[in-house]
Order: sequence, then C-alpha cells, then structure tokens
Amino acid sequence: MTKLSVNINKIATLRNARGANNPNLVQVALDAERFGAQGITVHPRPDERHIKFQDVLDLAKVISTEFNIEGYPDQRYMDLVKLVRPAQATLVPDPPQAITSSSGWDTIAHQAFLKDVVSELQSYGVRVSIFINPEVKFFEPAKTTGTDRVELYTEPYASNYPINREKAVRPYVEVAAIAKELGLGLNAGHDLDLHNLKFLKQSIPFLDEVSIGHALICDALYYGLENTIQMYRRQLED
Ligand SMILES: CC(=O)[C@@H](O)[C@H](O)COP(=O)(O)O
Ligand SMILES: NCC(=O)COP(=O)(O)O
Repeated sequence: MTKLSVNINKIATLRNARGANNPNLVQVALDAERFGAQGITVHPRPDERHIKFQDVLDLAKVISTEFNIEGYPDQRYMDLVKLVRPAQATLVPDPPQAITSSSGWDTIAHQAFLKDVVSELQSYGVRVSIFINPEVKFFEPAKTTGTDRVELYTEPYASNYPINREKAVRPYVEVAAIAKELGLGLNAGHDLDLHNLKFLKQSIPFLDEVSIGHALICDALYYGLENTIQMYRRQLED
C-alpha cells in the first residue's frame, strides 16, 4: 500500500495572508485525516512564511495518522523534532531562502553530516527519510547514513511527464529498484498531481508513501477537500 500524506503548507500560506486563524490549520489537518489522508506533512521554513514552528507543536497534539516534518536539519529543526517526536522526519537540503525544494541531498558530499543527524533523530524514535534526486550514485551513500527511507524528488518526473511519461519515469524506476535492493523504504514527492500520480504508482508499485501539497490544495478549490483526497487515494490503489 502506498500511503497518501497531505502536505498542508499551502493552508498555512492562505491563513497567513490575513494574519488571523482562517483557515484553521489544525482543523484542516483533522478534516484531512477524516477525509482519508494517511499522514500529514508540514515543512516549517526558517522564515515561517507558511508553517510556523508553533503550528507544528499544535498539530502534534492532535494528529492521529503519521506526522511527517520536513526541513533542513539546523539546530531549530533538530530541537523541534526532539520535542515533537513525529512518525517521520524528512531531511531536505534547502537553503533558508529557497522558494521551494529544488533538489535532493548530495549524499556523497554530506554523508558524515547526514549520518550524525540520522542517528540523532533515530535516537528519539523517529523514522528518517532523506530527500534525494533519482541518480544512482546517491543511493549507496544514502544507505550508509543509516536512513530508514529516501524520498524521491519528483519535480523532474512531473515536468517531463507531459512530454514523454515513459522516459520521465525511467530514472525513478531504476533507482527505486536499487533502494529496494538496499533495504531502504521509499517515499516520493514534489509536484505530484492527479495527472502524473497514477503512472508513478503503476511504475513503482512498492512506494511506501507520497506527500502531496500544492496540487492537491489547488484541486480542492474545485472539487472540495474531501473529494480531492479521495481522488488522490484512488490513484494510489494497488
Ligand atoms: C520537500 C519537498 O518537496 C517540498 O515539497 C516541500 O515540502 C514543499 O515546500 P513548499 O510548500 O514550501 O513549496
Ligand atoms: N515532500 C513533498 C511534499 O510534501 C509536497 O510537495 P508539493 O506537492 O507541494 O510539491
């Protein structure tokens, strides 16, 4: 089964536009779970432009599915994960001003750093996933860090999908087989949507989890949040 974790960053973006509490992020997370989300993902960024660090504390008290906190492992992130102990911490190499995530880790250059971070987070009982590009050379070094899972950065898949979907998915199928062989769990995310999700799932049926935010929240404007979550869940059926 491939779990759907709903990324609610964009709900916080909307809320922050007016500075009050509408939409209520915690309520949206609870509703998303009720509508079928199997996890909730947030990515608190250093400038708190969408998810605030306080949001993470508030969400942690109520989420009953898998809580996934993405972020660059600076001291503030590490302290937050230590405090909250989510189901999963996803390590992303974004610089502080990044508009959005645009690459996975260079697991060769940052192997020693990642190894320390992974073992510290695991000592808190948290499953760790490393955001990674679909390049073969990064997988053995990722395994060496001790990470439980990797998350495939799917923006290149999503942007190439309309041109040639077989070609777009090929590098992902190749590295997914390597991850499986190495005993790494496998997540995927970034720019996945109702057009490209099903083919990714069909091509890599053993994906453990996808985290989807931007497109899903955009679709919810037209279809409603409950319908939308159900539509995404259907794309992931085995
Ligand atoms: C790790 C990743 O792929 C990101 O998708 C991220 O969580 C999206 O962040 P923004 O919502 O800030 O663009
Ligand atoms: N890890 C990817 C994620 O959480 C959501 O990415 P996107 O769907 O907002 O591009």
